[in-house]
Amino acid sequence: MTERFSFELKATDGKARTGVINTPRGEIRTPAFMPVGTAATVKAMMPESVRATGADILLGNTYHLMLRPTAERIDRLGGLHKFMNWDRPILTDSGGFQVMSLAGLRKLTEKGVTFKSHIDGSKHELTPERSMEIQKLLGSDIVMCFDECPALPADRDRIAESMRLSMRWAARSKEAFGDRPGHALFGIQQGGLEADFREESAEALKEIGFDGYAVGGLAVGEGQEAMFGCLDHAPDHLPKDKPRYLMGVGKPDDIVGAVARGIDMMDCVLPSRSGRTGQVFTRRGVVNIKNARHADDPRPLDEACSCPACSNYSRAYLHHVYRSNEMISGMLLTWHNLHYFQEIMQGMRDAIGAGTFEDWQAEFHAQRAQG
Ligand SMILES: CNc1nc2cc3c(cc2[nH]1)N=C(N)NC3
Repeated sequence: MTERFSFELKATDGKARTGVINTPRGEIRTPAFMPVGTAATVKAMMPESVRATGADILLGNTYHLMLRPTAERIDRLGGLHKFMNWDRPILTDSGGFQVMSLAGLRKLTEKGVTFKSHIDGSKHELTPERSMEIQKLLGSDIVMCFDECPALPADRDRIAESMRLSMRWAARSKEAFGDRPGHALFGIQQGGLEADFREESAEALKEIGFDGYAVGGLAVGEGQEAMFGCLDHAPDHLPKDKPRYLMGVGKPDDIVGAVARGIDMMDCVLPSRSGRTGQVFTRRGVVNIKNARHADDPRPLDEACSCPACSNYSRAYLHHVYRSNEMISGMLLTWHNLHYFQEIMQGMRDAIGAGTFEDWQAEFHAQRAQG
């Protein structure tokens, strides 16, 4: 059991990397996909099922948990790991993005942001110091800096101003985080799609010094081409010996393209949210189970998949329980999607390790083209 947080690069293939992040609560194989457990649960999944899909780490949210049930209550009950019965690593987002995307009546100052809860309208404040305090009370293993996420579209001046505020908040986050062996603090690179601002942000974060570096401000509607264009240069300015985490990504082909550009960690609600809306990801593309053409289909979703949904149920059954709005529908489709996303990650880890990532990518895209 390691007391420290460390990142070991095992192999690279082009810009792609594979390695292991060692933490006191277990290792994280990279490239890694983190299922999202926003309100202390990966929706429709038991924690042991999340682990069975191959996940080494999951994500929690400061914003949601501070509002309900509050970080103080979770701390009194033994911390987030005990509370949600997940004893492996947890990364918590810092709240900045969720305040921008969910809260009402936001007021932004140099100090931080005040806002009204989207749940009950109560007033709250988040600052770098309060976000660090909340993430410490939760007991998360990887803490994210408190950053400002600009509403888009935004002009260059607004993007620069927001990025520079986030860099000042990153320094305050580091100061407030203190020295916590076995826990990690990740900085978040900002700068929109502007190459010069991305480089300025990376330099500022390296000056402060973090255990890992996130690429923030993407997957906010810019589209895959613009995101990849930014990823063609943004990670290059980040330290090679630290994990790089792309926040909020994404669809399977987004994930593959991000790993090919040097990203080590990602998170996205897509596989779990889609599992609840009948959207199923397979190696041949997306299947919408609600479509009537599945009503009599005895085949599994994906013949090559070993998940419980594909091993034990027909498309006809999954179509039926989805149409009947039965709980087992969300459970089985979420399990399948998370299993498939982890299968993609394992495939990439193996291919990068073997130096065959180019061929693996070609096969990945060819299978989807067949449909
Ligand atoms: C779904 N897209 C997405 N882009 C993000 C970008 C950020 C984030 C979360 C995101 N999710 N959290 C932050 N603290 N900062 C940047």
